[in-house]
Amino acid sequence: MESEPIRVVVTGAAGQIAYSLLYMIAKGDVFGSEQPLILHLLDIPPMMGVLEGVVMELSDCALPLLRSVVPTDDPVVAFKDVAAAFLVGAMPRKQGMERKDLLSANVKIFKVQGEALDKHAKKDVKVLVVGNPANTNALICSRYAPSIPKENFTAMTRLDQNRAQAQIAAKVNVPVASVSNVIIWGNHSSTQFPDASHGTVHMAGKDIPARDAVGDDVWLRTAFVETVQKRGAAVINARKMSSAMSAAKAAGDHMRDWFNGTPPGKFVSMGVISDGSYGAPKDVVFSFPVSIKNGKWEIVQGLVTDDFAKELLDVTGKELLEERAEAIAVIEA
Ligand SMILES: NC(=O)C1=CN([C@@H]2O[C@H](COP(=O)(O)OP(=O)(O)OC[C@H]3O[C@@H](n4cnc5c(N)ncnc54)[C@H](O)[C@@H]3O)[C@@H](O)[C@H]2O)C=CC1
Ligand SMILES: O=C(O)CCC(=O)C(=O)O
Repeated sequence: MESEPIRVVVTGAAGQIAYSLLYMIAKGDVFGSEQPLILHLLDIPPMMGVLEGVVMELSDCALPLLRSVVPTDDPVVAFKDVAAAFLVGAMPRKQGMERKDLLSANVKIFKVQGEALDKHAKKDVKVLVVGNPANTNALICSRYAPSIPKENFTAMTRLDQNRAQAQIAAKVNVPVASVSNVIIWGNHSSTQFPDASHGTVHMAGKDIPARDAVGDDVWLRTAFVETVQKRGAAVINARKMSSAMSAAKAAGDHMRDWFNGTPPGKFVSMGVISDGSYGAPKDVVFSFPVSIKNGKWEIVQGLVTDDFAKELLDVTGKELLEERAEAIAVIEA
């Protein structure tokens, strides 16, 4: 028997990330090849003409799983009965800006959308915030949606994880799928800590520690960390626009793993509400290694962190506390 369609919303649906993401979702890469979908597309009123073109293209893709498309500039319509929400719509940074410079412009969007999710979405909706500053936007969104569990609001650091695993694969000269369990700790910002010390590389038929495969601890603590921290800015400098194709792919990876789970012994990084694990501040959205089962994530416990890691975890945690205070001030002003 065929499954009932699920409703999935993508905000910022006329923008550049959505242009790649919508196709991936609609063809079944995220929710599976047996799951029919109704796509809700939210953007702001001036973008309705562009959105009409996106709707035409989705129709012209002739995708069997896509049952209907609901384009709108009304958050009430957009969030009605959705089971999954990709909150992409927000201003992207330009050359020379830090992501937190977007805070005052973007955080108000996430208050409004939190309120709309609270009233209109399914109570078990899974929310992925992509719009920057993603961690703090996710926190604010959750605060304004008190009837939905805090665990259902997550921020995207999967692009950083994918970037980190790609750097290691290139260094060791293996396919990227051979690299696992590289962690992104903290904020999706230049203070994030990409940590390969628990990572593995599949070589000669077995998983070996990434540190042994790389064989260069200095590189893992310097060039590797800095390249991943600054990769978003490097793409902006080259493209004059921020990452879009890779961001869409990462958003799909994040939501697919959240719905389908992670294999035994493997973990992924997600910005989730912090319970203070690993000395992170509580009640900020902090990126941790998580394992996922039956649609629920759990922070992987018991990983040993050395002094170098503790120092970097502290820096990124402090930045998240500052962002939280700034966001609350903007919203309450
Ligand atoms: N977490 C991550 O790893 C990444 C986050 N991003 C962030 O994703 C966001 C979107 O990036 P792009 O798609 O490249 O930007 P874009 O400018 O191409 O598209 C953004 C879209 O959002 C729409 N929008 C603005 N306010 C809205 C609102 N209140 N409701 C609904 N839609 C609204 C705009 O009209 C526009 O169509 C940016 O904040 C960017 O910094 C981008 C890449 C990676
Ligand atoms: O760096 C930016 O602000 C652009 C988008 C992004 O968050 C990223 O590429 O990681």
